Amino acid sequence: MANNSSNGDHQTSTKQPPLPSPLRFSKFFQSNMRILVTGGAGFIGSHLVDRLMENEKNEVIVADNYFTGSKDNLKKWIGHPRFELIRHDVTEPLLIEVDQIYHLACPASPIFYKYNPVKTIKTNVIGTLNMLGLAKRVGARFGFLLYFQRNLKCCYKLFLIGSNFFARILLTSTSEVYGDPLVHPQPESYWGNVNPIGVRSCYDEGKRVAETLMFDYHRQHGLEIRIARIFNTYGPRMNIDDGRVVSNFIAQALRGEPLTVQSPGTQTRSFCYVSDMVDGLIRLMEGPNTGPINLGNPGEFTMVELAETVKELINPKVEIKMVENTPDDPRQRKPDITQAKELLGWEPKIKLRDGLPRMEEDFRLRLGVDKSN
Ligand SMILES: O=C(O)[C@H]1O[C@H](OP(=O)(O)OP(=O)(O)OC[C@H]2O[C@@H](n3ccc(=O)[nH]c3=O)[C@H](O)[C@@H]2O)[C@H](O)[C@@H](O)[C@@H]1O
Repeated sequence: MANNSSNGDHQTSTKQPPLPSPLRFSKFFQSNMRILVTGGAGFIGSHLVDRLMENEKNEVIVADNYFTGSKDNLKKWIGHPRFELIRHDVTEPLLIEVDQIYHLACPASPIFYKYNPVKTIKTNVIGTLNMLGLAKRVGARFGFLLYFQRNLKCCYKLFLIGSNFFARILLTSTSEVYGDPLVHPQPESYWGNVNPIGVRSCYDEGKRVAETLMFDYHRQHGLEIRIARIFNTYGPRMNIDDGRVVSNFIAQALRGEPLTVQSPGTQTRSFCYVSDMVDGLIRLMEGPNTGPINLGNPGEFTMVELAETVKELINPKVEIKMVENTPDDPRQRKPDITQAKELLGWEPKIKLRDGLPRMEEDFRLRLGVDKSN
């Protein structure tokens, strides 16, 4: 919990024991940070949990419905005294006490989010509303408790302090809010080119509403919000059958199957390694900026170039096969990360050619394909 120490106007009375100062409250919460990660059993979520657990002052609670996430991703933390795992679907309210919320829960692979589009949009809209409600309730409850502990005069003052103790909430939004972008690269100021009735709308329009809800709670209730717009991320622990392009190509190359480039193959994406992404998310959460801020690697590749790189690095014997594409596939995508550089001091460190072999190693282990094959 940050930025609270300057909000109080606390004074002590000689007739009663000194009240805790806002600074001490702030220190208390900083040294016992309880962090909720929704979708924490998923690909990015579980890497985020690993990083948060490295800090001994963090207690981490994961809420996940395991639709695309897996307990396997968190197995090293199960049973740890600072870690808790809850099977929970964010479309239902969650009543727990937390200081920060990283709200990641939502299937991100097109084949998974299109599988049950009504559920996807509910996850984005109702799920985000529930998490915003949770972030807001934490502050209200804190003020209420203080009311019963102190006399009226002091309570009134503390109530004002307490009401600032909302949980800070970070939404992982997406580059998909730019739709099929007509501006290239995409800065945060671009409003996008989104089909509101297409097969991808459950996800991209869902995330757009989620961003709106975040800002409405911020403006109307003063909630501390953070919004990251995540561009295509890859790395170990992606589901092997995830359906996204990097995991598909690596699994295909290891199995000796053709790499399926969806036509025309000239469409572009910019791929960010997962450790860079997690670093950006934590910097955004800990810093003073609400965002939205693009997080992604500006290195841009056509899908044919990606296939050729995977072929060269992993299995030069496989062929590259052109297959049919799906509707509304964005033709180009590349983040403008000027804001992330200036406001967060963040930029990705890992190039595609260095990240792919790390992911290959993980896929080899899980697929049982050793290096000699
Ligand atoms: O990976 C991500 O982070 C992003 O993945 C998806 O966005 P998309 O860019 O469509 O992801 P992919 O399914 O990996 O597709 C990327 C491109 O690869 C192509 N593709 C996909 C799969 C395949 O086997 N072959 C292939 O050429 C697709 O046609 C598309 O042009 C999600 O919608 C985003 O929210 C998410 O942030």
